[in-house]
Amino acid sequence: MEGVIVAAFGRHYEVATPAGRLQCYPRGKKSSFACGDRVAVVPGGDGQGVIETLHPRRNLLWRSDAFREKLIAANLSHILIVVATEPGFSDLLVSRCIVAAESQDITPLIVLNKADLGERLEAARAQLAPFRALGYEVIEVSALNGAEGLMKRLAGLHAILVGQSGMGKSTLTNALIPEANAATREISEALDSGKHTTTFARLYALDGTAPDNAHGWLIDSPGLQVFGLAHLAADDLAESFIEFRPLLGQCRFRDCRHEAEPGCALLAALADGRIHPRRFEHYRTIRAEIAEAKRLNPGW
Ligand SMILES: Nc1nc2c(ncn2[C@@H]2O[C@H](COP(=O)(O)OP(=O)(O)OP(=O)(O)O)[C@@H](O)[C@H]2O)c(=O)[nH]1
Ligand SMILES: [Zn+2]
Repeated sequence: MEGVIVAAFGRHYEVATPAGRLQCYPRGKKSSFACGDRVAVVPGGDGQGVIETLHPRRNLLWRSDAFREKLIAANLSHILIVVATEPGFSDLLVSRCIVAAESQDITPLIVLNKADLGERLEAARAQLAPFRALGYEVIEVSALNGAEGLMKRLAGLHAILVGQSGMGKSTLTNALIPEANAATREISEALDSGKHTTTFARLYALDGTAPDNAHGWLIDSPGLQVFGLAHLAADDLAESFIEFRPLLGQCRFRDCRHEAEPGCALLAALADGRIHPRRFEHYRTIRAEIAEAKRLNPGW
């Protein structure tokens, strides 16, 4: 029976199938799946099942530091990067999410929430201007007033919501998916936390049908304060900055590190404004982190 993984709980998985939801275990010992994975399962009665086959993935979003890696979601078309007019957001985290997306052929969409807070709107727009200039779509919403415009934009997409804590990701999820509201409330009540917190990723069908690949779906993920990219190779990192792409291979030295080398095409582009200084800073920061992770764990 074919299905889609809608939640991953470490050892077991919830799979949406034409026959309903099944709690499934992998056949082998060491296998890991992610929300959005398409699988073949064998139902075993009692609402349980065994995952027999993982169908080929279109892509896989994951994060890593020097010692751990974590699968986040598979088979995505878009990543919705949620930022807000307030509190302040990290544009470095936006670049990180874009790198993760570009390196896996996933389209980033930046969602600027709390657009109703008018006095902060211009500053947030200015902070996003370098991304907009690169052609990344920025959608302004107010989750408090519903999110109809965004809902229309999401039709048919296979997307994941990511963002820092406080950006209004939960409010946005609840506006987009009423079903998610109930789910977070149940969890909050069970944990007696009294707070809506997303603790694991969950996939929701966007049109109220069962999740499958023919229709749109949205994955709500826990806040990503850190989005480690230790698994990326240095070349993949540079390729994931789309404004660098036409320049790569144009430096005088083939092994140019784009630090201070003469004839560096990236530094020339930085000097004459074709590369935004913030973006180059983000590139340097992420590259240093990757180098540090590889130093701590040469196995990477
Ligand atoms: N003015 C305004 N406030 C909003 C909007 N969306 C969310 N908020 C408020 O922002 C605060 C944070 O919202 P949450 O949805 O809890 O934020 P979150 O990003 O899910 O944060 P975590 O649960 O910590 O991950 C809450 O007080 C919301 O009421 C909006 O569109 N406009
Ligand atoms: Zn160079």
